[in-house]
Amino acid sequence: MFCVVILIEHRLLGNIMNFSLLRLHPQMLLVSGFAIALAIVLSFSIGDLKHSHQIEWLDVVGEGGIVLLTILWQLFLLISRPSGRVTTLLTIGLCCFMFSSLLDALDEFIHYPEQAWLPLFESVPAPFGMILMTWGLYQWHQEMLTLNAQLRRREADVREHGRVDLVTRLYRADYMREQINQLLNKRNTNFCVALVDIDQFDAFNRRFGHPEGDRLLREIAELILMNVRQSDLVCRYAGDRFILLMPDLPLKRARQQVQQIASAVKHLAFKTGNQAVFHTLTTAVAAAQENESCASLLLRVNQRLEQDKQYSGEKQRAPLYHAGR
Ligand SMILES: Nc1nc2c(ncn2[C@@H]2O[C@H](COP(=O)(O)OP(=O)(O)OP(=O)(O)O)[C@@H](O)[C@H]2O)c(=O)[nH]1
Repeated sequence: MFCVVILIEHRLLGNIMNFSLLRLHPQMLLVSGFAIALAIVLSFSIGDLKHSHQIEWLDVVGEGGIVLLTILWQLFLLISRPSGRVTTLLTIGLCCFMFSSLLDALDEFIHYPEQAWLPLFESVPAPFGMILMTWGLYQWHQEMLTLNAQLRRREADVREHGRVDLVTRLYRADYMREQINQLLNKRNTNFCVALVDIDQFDAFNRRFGHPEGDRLLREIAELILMNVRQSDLVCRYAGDRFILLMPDLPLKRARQQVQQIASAVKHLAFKTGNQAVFHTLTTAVAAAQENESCASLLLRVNQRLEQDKQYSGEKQRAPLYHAGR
């Protein structure tokens, strides 16, 4: 029956606390055990046991309770923290405090001779331990400040990743809008915006499947990035449409750059299964104008793209399939 109770308790405590971390602190456990053993050996070797009627049981409960709680604190500390300076300072501080408290509790049972130096041990380690613990807690506070700063930085990274399209690894359209707005707010209209749309992407998707469509989007995104300047920004606008921001580039040069991208994509033999598929792009470029909003600039370039799509016939834009590698 007793064994069953111990087993249940062990299971319950095991679920609440992870005692496996104790294995990480063999030296600290040794120090703690040594402090307990030293206090017991010193007390019993110097003094004599009191008679039961001399024992103040209220003091035993109070002082014994402090010892047990100090041991519990050490246990919590060691199962919660990795080894290191903070853990060492706090454990040794607690050990000193516990050593004094244990001597204090034991003298309820043991009578010391008048000239014994043991009471000195009772009073000195406790304040020394408190100083060590205070220093340890200050170091812990510093450690928490550093950890919090790192967590905040990581959180900012995660938030930033939320703005990146998972298929192409390009920023999404809202990031582009932000960048355009920033330029327009600074009254800087010395930039061009271009839209690049893959022709007949829906047909490609239906024929080769969504995963292959994703792969094509990634390849084209990389090709676009390879054909722009360092200062240009490329984002995924929507579906099979990309958007480019080209600062400090006149309209004519921006058009040439977008033409180069279209030409690079046209010559890309995208291998899927046994076939090489060639794609074309429909593109539109617009230069920002004075007092224009981001929305109206994007509307203008979108309208130009739609006009181009209607102008070029379906046959001309259909993907070309070449059998064999
Ligand atoms: N594989 C894949 N397909 C996508 C993704 N986002 C959108 N699409 C598909 O892209 C296709 C876009 O279709 P449309 O807008 O008709 O474009 P299109 O077929 O190129 O037609 P045109 O632009 O007129 O030539 C749809 O089939 C969408 O399902 C994506 O992340 N991955």
